[in-house]
Amino acid sequence: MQKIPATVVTGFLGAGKTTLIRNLLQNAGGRRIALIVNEFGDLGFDGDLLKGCGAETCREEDVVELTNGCICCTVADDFIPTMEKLIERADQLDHIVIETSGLALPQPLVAAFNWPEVKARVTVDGVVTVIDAAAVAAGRFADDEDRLAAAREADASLDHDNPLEELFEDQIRAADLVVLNKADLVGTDGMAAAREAVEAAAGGRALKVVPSSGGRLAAEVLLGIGAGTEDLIASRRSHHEIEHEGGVAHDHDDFDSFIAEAGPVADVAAFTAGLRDLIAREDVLRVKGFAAVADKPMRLVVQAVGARIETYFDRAWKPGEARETRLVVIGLHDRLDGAAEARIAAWIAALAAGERPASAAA
Ligand SMILES: Nc1nc2c(ncn2[C@@H]2O[C@H](COP(=O)(O)OP(=O)(O)OP(=O)(O)O)[C@@H](O)[C@H]2O)c(=O)[nH]1
Repeated sequence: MQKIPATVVTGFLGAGKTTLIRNLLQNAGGRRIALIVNEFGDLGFDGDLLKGCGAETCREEDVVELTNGCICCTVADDFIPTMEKLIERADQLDHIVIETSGLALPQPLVAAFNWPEVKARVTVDGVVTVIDAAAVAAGRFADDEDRLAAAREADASLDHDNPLEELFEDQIRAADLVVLNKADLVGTDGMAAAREAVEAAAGGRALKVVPSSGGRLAAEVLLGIGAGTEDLIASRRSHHEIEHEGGVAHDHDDFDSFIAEAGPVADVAAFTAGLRDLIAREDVLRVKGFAAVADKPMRLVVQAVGARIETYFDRAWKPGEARETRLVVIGLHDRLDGAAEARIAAWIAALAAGERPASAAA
């Protein structure tokens, strides 16, 4: 019996996974695609954006959202049962696409395709890792070696455990195809630097690397790789698997998230400028969500990847829909403690109201 091909789309926070999948769904070439969306920070934001993509392949029933944690940790509870339901619809499907959260380790997820109830009916056509070429070219994922050496001088016990760098490497190690996205934001040198960083992270394994802007790649590039990655993933181990030969379950204690709520945004430009300052000052990794704007009937999408912010109106608020501002804030655990969360939440609420909070961050 023909197995259903499944493509795992992974990549760090804000690299452009949802954008790439949205583009794929809108140019699916008649393929019947079922989508599983998992995100960190359970706002259901990505799924909402994809359901609204307008193409007939973005029907509500074709999008399954897993929002009770990272898919690589909730494999048994969430992922396997979801796959079993999709397998029941095998005759109505040509492809399954899985968008992992930006903090997911692809290895455990791909290994789950070896579960008997899945392996018999589904194969991993390919793992596509989306990279923010601008962030990589700017050195966002690599420690500044000099700074690190100096820090080590000062504190020999420094545990060089850079979660961003490890996750970046793990997501590349799992890849069959790497998409160097946001090519529009980097020049030739930046793209060369990003490609070099990807090749270094790949640890010598030859990788197919393609550039893109806005995730605009033909479906034929992303689908039909035919890798059978579930049979290869054991040789693409993550840092965690190597460090914990005993198979200690990994967790995401390096990152945290919370949802900031606010009233209607009084002035979008001022709100965006204040949010940019806040993100830089508090070293927030990602902010995304929807906002209400005073006296506007449309919903405002707020997308921040580091301090790069984009806002746009995507659709009218539905009758009876609560017009609220809810943004998921994601950062490193040691930066996003309780006091920081309270500070950031207060700032976002004040910025929405058009005020500048009295107390600056500590
Ligand atoms: N300039 C530029 N912006 C992009 C590109 N691709 C995505 N973006 C923007 O980057 C932001 C994040 O894009 P998403 O597609 O939501 O990224 P994601 O990887 O799904 O994010 P998470 O699910 O939070 O990990 C959005 O503001 C996008 O519009 C690109 O190629 N160029």
